Amino acid sequence: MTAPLKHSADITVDVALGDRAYDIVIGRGVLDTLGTRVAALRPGARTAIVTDRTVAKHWLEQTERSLAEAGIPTSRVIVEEGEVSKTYAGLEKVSEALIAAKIERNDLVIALGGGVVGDLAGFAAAILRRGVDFVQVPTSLLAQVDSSVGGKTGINSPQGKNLLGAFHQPVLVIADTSVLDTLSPRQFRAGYAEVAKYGVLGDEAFFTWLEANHADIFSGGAAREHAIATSCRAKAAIVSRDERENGERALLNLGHTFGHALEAATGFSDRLFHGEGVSVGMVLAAELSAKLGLISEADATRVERHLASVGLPTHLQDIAGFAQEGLADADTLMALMAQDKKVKRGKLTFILLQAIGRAVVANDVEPALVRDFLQQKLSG
Ligand SMILES: NC(=O)c1ccc[n+]([C@@H]2O[C@H](COP(=O)([O-])OP(=O)(O)OC[C@H]3O[C@@H](n4cnc5c(N)ncnc54)[C@H](O)[C@@H]3O)[C@@H](O)[C@H]2O)c1
Ligand SMILES: O=C(O)C(=O)C[C@@H](O)[C@H](O)[C@H](O)COP(=O)(O)O
Ligand SMILES: [Zn+2]
Repeated sequence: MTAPLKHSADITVDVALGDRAYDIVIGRGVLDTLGTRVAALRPGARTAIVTDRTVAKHWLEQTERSLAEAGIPTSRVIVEEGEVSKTYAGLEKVSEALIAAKIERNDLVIALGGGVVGDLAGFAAAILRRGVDFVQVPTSLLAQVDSSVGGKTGINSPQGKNLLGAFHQPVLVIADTSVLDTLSPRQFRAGYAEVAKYGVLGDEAFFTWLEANHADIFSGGAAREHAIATSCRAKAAIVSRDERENGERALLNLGHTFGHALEAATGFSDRLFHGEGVSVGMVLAAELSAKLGLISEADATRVERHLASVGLPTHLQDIAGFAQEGLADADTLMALMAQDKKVKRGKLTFILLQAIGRAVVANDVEPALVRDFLQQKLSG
């Protein structure tokens, strides 16, 4: 796999889900086609754009213009940025605003933003009048490669990540790669963890390509669109085979059993963004795999090195405030992991590695071993 030299023309990835299939349209400038695409998809529909304050500042006007030029009426709901909005309060605010805007069953909700807005607006759409369709317009790298695809929507509980939600597929995804130009470097890096995840879980060649081409992805070269399209194709393929996570979709959760517990332990705060938790969690999953003799220490180190080389946190000690505030003890982390949605009959499920590019679902890992492993990692 070599790095493309030129920005590609727009790429369309099909999410093959029968009568709920939809397109992911990827490319620089595709936001301007939103209006015509929505008009063609749902003639006569009204729309409500849900976004956050930061994204609104940069991209709301252009989004509204595209819809207005296609003759589509819009209203807007603007929430606070960050996980603080993926809450009961955030859901109430968005739901009440959609009801006040008289969004009907045949209208559309448009989620303009990162994964927080996508998950929140998608969940509000899923329950509004028992289900209104929605369009994802992802504006963070993480949302373009992961959260806008596959239909997992929801909010957090203080007890854990995404504990309330619904599977609700979008009807269209518009991923304009030029909107990433306004994303902060730290948020871009956090999203990159989910890109690397696709290589680690199922595509060794892509991981090797990322090791060689990550700089071009970060600087906005043609490798960026290639990485986004490759990630979307990987996710679309898995979701189309296992929409509701009865089997292989759990592989997309690589790094998340640990990562979600770490996000909860840091209060869903700016100490640890979701992608950063996934980065630390993926390294822990690789190290646990090595401890269990599934992969070599060298492979675990290779995963850690790549994530660290782009500036992502890879150890518990890298989490902001670890030295000052600490984190949580191993028992607390085990209790938080017990709320993971992959738990079956009270038993934890881990996504482990048999090789870079070959992840497996494991539900026979001894809790005492995991606790000792975490204890050891916490003491550095
Ligand atoms: N549904 C899924 O399948 C899925 C997959 C992965 C992650 N998630 C969820 O997604 C969330 C994380 O998403 P995220 O990392 O996008 O976080 P986010 O939505 O909080 O966005 C990150 C920050 O970047 C800002 N931002 C977004 N786009 C911007 C742009 N173009 N320019 C400037 N600023 C911009 C936002 O205002 C926010 O402050 C988590 O809650 C996670 O659980 C869901
Ligand atoms: O789409 C999926 O399936 C994923 O697991 C993707 C993850 O990156 C994402 O963070 C997802 O929201 C986690 O799902 P959850 O079921 O563990 O909440
Ligand atoms: Zn994730």
